[in-house]
Amino acid sequence: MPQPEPLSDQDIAARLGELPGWSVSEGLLRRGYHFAGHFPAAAMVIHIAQIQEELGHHADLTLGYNRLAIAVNTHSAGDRITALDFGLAHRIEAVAAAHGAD
Ligand SMILES: C[C@H](O)[C@H](O)[C@H]1CNC2=NC(N)=NC(=O)C2=N1
Repeated sequence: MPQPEPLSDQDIAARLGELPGWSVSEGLLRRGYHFAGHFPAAAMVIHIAQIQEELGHHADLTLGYNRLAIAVNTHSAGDRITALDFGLAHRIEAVAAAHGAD
């Protein structure tokens, strides 16, 4: 597996344009989702865990009552943001609506 390269600020900005709702702060690619209740939020955590195991790439997931916060960067790239982080973000975004997340 080739080492992922940290992305430039310009590349990050361009990639964020393809991911409405996602942002970068404190060196992490972030997204917050709101759900109708606790169980739908918890169910999405399980689905994201499945995706992350498939990709071999894992975000920090913070589950609240009806909210889920996602924060990710690439540890093997010195905790910098890489294409692997955006790849995970796109996979998560692709299933969010089906989970009733907004
Ligand atoms: C062996 C395993 O695939 C690696 O340690 C993976 C696990 N998940 C990971 N997740 C993140 N965010 N960054 C990594 O560098 C990383 N490395």
